[in-house]
Amino acid sequence: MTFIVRSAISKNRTVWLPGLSALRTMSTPGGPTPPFTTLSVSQPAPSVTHVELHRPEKRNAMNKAFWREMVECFTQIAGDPECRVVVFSGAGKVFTAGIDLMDLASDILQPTGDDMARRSWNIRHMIAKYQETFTVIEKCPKPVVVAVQGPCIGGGVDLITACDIRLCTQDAWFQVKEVDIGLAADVGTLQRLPKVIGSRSLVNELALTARKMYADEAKDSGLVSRVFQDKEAMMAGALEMAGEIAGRSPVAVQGTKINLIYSRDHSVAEGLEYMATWNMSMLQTDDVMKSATAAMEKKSPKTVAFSKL
Ligand SMILES: CC/C=C\C=C\CC(=O)SCCNC(=O)CCNC(=O)[C@H](O)C(C)(C)COP(=O)(O)OP(=O)(O)OC[C@H]1O[C@@H](n2cnc3c(N)ncnc32)[C@H](O)[C@@H]1OP(=O)(O)O
Repeated sequence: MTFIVRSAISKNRTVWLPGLSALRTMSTPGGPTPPFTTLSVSQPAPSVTHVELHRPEKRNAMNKAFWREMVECFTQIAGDPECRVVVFSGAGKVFTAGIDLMDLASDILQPTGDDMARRSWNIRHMIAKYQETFTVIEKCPKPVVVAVQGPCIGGGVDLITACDIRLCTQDAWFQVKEVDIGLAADVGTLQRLPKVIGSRSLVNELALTARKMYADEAKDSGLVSRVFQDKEAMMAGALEMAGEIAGRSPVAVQGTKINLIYSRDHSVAEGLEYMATWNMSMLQTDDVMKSATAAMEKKSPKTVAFSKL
């Protein structure tokens, strides 16, 4: 990860500068960051990693390379002590057009195998690999703030529901498009969206009719927590939020993400037991005393120097 961010820094000169200069780095004009061909990775602020889906000419459609590169990128971020929080966004005016329909036709719908059992076996394996592309976001202990502008279609909804905080612009819309192309969504939306949105009826309606949901309804339903006037304001807001997270104890922040996800998928009793076991070691961190001392001195936790994690 360090290698990737450094190459982004040398390529786009994205060193930390306060104010407007920092925000400019959020648009990564240089295109994808090698070795990636669909992702641009940079460090717009200390401990903040920006991952941008970068195929604007194809409306950020998710091609074969994207599905693979996401796993590589987020596996590296998970183990990168320089990163405490991730901002994920899409280049251009469309967050994502979902799966690359050319790949769907030429690859996914042409399974290999000598008979039905073997073809089915291979399809199952392929779907599991596609699912991993978004599950890595959830497995990554660093919180992921996703910023959505314009259309967020199909696989885009799978992606954002695996993120921790969702922001969007006033012109954003969301579409669980899969039934329109003849398939049941299979890489996360049907599993995660009901846990994000309170209304089961609304989830069912969106998934069964493929109707578009616009920003205001997304906010009212709880899919996003904030709506911004335009992309520039949203990216500034995302960076500010990321700075708030990055300024706090990484032991506390990452423990919070892991326990929130665990508790989402378990009973309250199981979640409490997991939490007690988690904190029996994590409470022994120096970060508690450092943070408590700052609080007593009426200082922000952002003034504390926490060790890397
Ligand atoms: C195992 C299965 C795993 C996952 C399954 C996921 C399912 C899905 O994701 S379903 C969703 C599929 N997506 C769509 O149906 C969206 C199709 N695209 C559009 O509706 C529009 O492009 C748009 C996103 C609304 C944007 O419109 P506009 O700004 O007018 O751009 P266009 O002129 O339409 O497109 C520009 C350029 O991009 C190419 N493109 C757009 N979407 C896709 C796509 N999904 N796949 C491949 N390519 C796409 C389009 O062909 C144009 O390319 P040119 O080369 O310039 O012609």
